[in-house]
Amino acid sequence: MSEEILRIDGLSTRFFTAEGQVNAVSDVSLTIEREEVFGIVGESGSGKSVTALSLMDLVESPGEITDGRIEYRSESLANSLHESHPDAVDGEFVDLLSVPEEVRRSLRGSSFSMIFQDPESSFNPSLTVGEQIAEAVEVQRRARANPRSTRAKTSSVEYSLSSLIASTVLPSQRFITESSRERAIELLELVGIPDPVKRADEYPHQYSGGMLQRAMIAQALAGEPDVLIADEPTTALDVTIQAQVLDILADLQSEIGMTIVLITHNLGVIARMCDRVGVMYAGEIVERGTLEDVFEDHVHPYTRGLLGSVPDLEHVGGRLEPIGGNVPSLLDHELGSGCYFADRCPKAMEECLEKPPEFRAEGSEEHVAKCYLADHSYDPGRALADDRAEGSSEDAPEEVPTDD
Ligand SMILES: Nc1ncnc2c1ncn2[C@@H]1O[C@H](COP(=O)(O)OP(=O)(O)OP(=O)(O)O)[C@@H](O)[C@H]1O
Ligand code: NI
Repeated sequence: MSEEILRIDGLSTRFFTAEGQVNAVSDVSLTIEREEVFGIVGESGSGKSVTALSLMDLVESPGEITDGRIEYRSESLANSLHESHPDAVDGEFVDLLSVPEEVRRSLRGSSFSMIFQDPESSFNPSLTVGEQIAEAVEVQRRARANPRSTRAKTSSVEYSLSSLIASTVLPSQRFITESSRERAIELLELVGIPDPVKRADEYPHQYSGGMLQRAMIAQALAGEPDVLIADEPTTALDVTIQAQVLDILADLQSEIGMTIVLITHNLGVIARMCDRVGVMYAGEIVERGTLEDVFEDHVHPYTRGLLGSVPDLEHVGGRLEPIGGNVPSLLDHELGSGCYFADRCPKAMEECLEKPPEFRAEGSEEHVAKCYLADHSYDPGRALADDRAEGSSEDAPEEVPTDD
């Protein structure tokens, strides 16, 4: 029986830049189930990383989450907030966007953890890897208000605001205890670092790229997070090492029941690792469903374009086929009011000048697509003329014929 751990509803994140408002993430809705691997795939610039950063509450100025709910299932958190923030609590779920920032911050590391493409950025070059992982263990141990509980999220701990604030103060080395050091060594072993006792005393520059990537995973696991968000975790690695790092993630998923949100532009990685997948384009999830839905029963021409010549799930190569045309500018004043893919779409019809809602699609119950083709089949008689994309973005869709 699967259980939802995250419900994301109508999430929008914008950057307010000198050039204008960048709609990096627009109205994203999806659910993540406990112990699944949920994949997010899309071309460069489609909003995958900003979605991940939004979930972690790591969007920085001039960026801002402008809309939506991010509901996280945690009975203890819900209990501790239902009096002070009744609007944020819905049963066992807490809307992280309606609680004080200190609460969100306290969840970082202990409930949500993130690993990045570039492990160097996660380590301080002047401290040993072991020290830094031990620090992460220590921070998370301190963050737990009740010292008797090893996993705050599974007990009904009261989250006191002062302890949350205290826990976000950076630790200094002198707080590292023998037990957190031992835990760091265990974590290094868990991610397959040979001779972890010795390697714990080495500095980041003494690690190879693949080893440092593993160490970053170990660091992310220090707080026993419920959800691990992995943003292109293997892109910078060579192919054999990539496979090893993916194996480690897959083992963690099956052995400790980790929930993983895996961001990649590699369809082979998606096919190998994920249970369900969301396809992103221009800041939106344009199609989502199980692996089979997306690989074999896709309806969105963008998904088809990404899959390129891939015949089926068994023959997924590593590479995305380039799709003709360019990712649109995400500047609000340049985005048209129709389907953002229409000017690259081989099956664009007149109705596509108006933004498609999310339609249910054939396949599993969860299969949805923001595309009229999920609702009715292609009619060449309504094909958009080929010169439609000329110029930049005239707001033309006013006289869309609505034929219902
Ligand atoms: N700090 C920022 N300021 C302005 N715009 C930003 C900022 N960060 C991201 N964006 C914009 O948000 C959009 C989505 O970017 P994002 O990094 O999420 O894409 P992505 O799908 O992760 O791409 P990639 O595969 O290249 O990592 C892009 O148009 C990007 O230019
Ligand atoms: Ni990215």
